[in-house]
This record gives sequence, C-alpha cells and structure tokens, in this order.
Amino acid sequence: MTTNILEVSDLTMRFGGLLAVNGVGLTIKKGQIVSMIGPNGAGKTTVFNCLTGFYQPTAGKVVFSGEEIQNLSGYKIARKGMIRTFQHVRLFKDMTVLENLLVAQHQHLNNSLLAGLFKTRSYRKAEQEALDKAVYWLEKVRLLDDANREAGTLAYGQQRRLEIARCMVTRPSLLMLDEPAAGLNPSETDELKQLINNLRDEHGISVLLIEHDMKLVMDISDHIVVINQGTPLASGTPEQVRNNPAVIKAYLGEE
Ligand SMILES: Nc1ncnc2c1ncn2[C@@H]1O[C@H](COP(=O)(O)OP(=O)(O)OP(=O)(O)O)[C@@H](O)[C@H]1O
Repeated sequence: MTTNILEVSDLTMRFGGLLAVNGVGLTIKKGQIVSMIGPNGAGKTTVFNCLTGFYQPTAGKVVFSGEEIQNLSGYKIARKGMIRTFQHVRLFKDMTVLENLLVAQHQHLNNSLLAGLFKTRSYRKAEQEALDKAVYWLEKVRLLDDANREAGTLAYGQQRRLEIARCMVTRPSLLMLDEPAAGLNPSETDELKQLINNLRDEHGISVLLIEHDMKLVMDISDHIVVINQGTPLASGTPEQVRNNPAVIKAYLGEE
C-alpha cells in the first residue's frame, strides 16, 4: 500500500499563450508537511487551483489517496478529503464564528431535506455531532470565547485561524494552505506554526503549504518544492533548498 497521499506528475496549465505551470511534480507522504515556494507569479496558486479542481489542468496526473483525480470537479475532490484555504480570507463574514463551522459541515453532510424538516433522530444526532466538532475545533484554534461574534469582526489573525478550523471540521486528510501567514505578526505566525505542527502530530493531517515567510517554511517543512516561472527549479529538505545556488539566485536572492 502506498504511503503517499498525493502524487503529482507533469502538471501543466496553459492560459491561452501563457504557460503558467509547466511540468510540475510533487509527492506528499502521509503526515508530511510540504511547502511550495517560488517568486511572485511563479504559478503556485495555479498549482493549487489545478489540484483542487478549480481549474482543469491542461496536462498531467494527480493521484490522491491512490486515485486519479485530475478530471474530477472541485466538489468531488473536496469530499475525498483535499481541503484548501485561499490567499485572501474567504469566510461568511455576516455569520457568527460558530455558524461558519456549522455551514462548512452541512456542505459535507448527507442529510435529506425531509430528514431536516421532520428532525428525524439521525438528523438530530448529526446536528449534535456537528456542534460538538465545531466546539472542539474552536477550542483548538482559541476562538471558543468568540463563537457568537460575527466572523467579519474578528482580527485578521483570528480569521485565518477560523479558516483552518473551517477546513478541519470536514475531516480532511490533506490540508492545503495558500499563504496562511500573510498579514500575520511574528507571534501570530508562531502560533500558526504550532497549530500546523499539531494538526500533523495529533490528527495525522498531511499539509501542502504555499508561503512567502521563509522562516516559517524552513522551520516547518519536511520537504520543499521550488518553482520558478511555472517550471520546477529544485526540491529537497529545507537544508538542501536553502543551499541550492539556483534557488538562492531565483528566489532567496530577491529578498
Ligand atoms: N485565470 C487566469 N487566467 C490567466 N492567467 C492566469 C490566471 N491565473 C493565474 N494566471 C497567471 O499565471 C501566472 C502564475 O500565477 P499564480 O497566481 O499561480 O502565481 P503565484 O506563484 O501563486 O504568485 P503569488 O506568489 O504572487 O501569489 C501569473 O502570470 C498569472 O498572471
């Protein structure tokens, strides 16, 4: 049995004349934290969009939990356990913090309209489980005291944590975070690092991270993939990537 949760090979995405992603490959083993780095416009978010079904890749193969998914819709891929956040926070800002987590779970529940109307026993049980899970994750991301606040009134760092909780209530096996540290101060970034490590260590989650904060990337990653102008440039451990002259020139040298 494979220990790889994700195997991507020759991933290519073309927008008209622009080759945004050109033959990218990456592998994530179960329980690994893998980061994808590269200069602005390198194609990182486009890779995310291809993996999660927002875009249909022009070419390439994506195997998730042993199954090819490159032709599936985003909805089906999410139900298989690949869940992402976005570069810019996307919460239901007029709903409360708690409601955000309940809505996320309803999108994954299989209850019929009739079961909801008549509030059957199985419906009530599912509702209670959803509530318990929301409370569990709110505690984990230190937002339980804010459960009844409108999500839009939270500080930015709290909104970022709520986004992660919203992913986690759907029980993903692969969590994909698009620049989760953007806009966070150093102590919030440190807290984020602990949270991501905890998701892996206590919940067995694999993580794919896009991030520009090099300290976070170097501290947290088991493996790093570097892309430049859509093309794979290097991959390896943080140590190997940090010392790779091509990476230093293309990316770190820009800092
Ligand atoms: N829907 C689209 N249509 C046309 N071009 C696109 C589209 N999405 C992305 N691109 C282009 O693809 C290239 C890669 O963009 P992408 O956002 O994936 O880079 P990135 O590495 O995530 O950048 P950043 O670090 O700045 O977020 C860019 O040239 C971008 O303009």
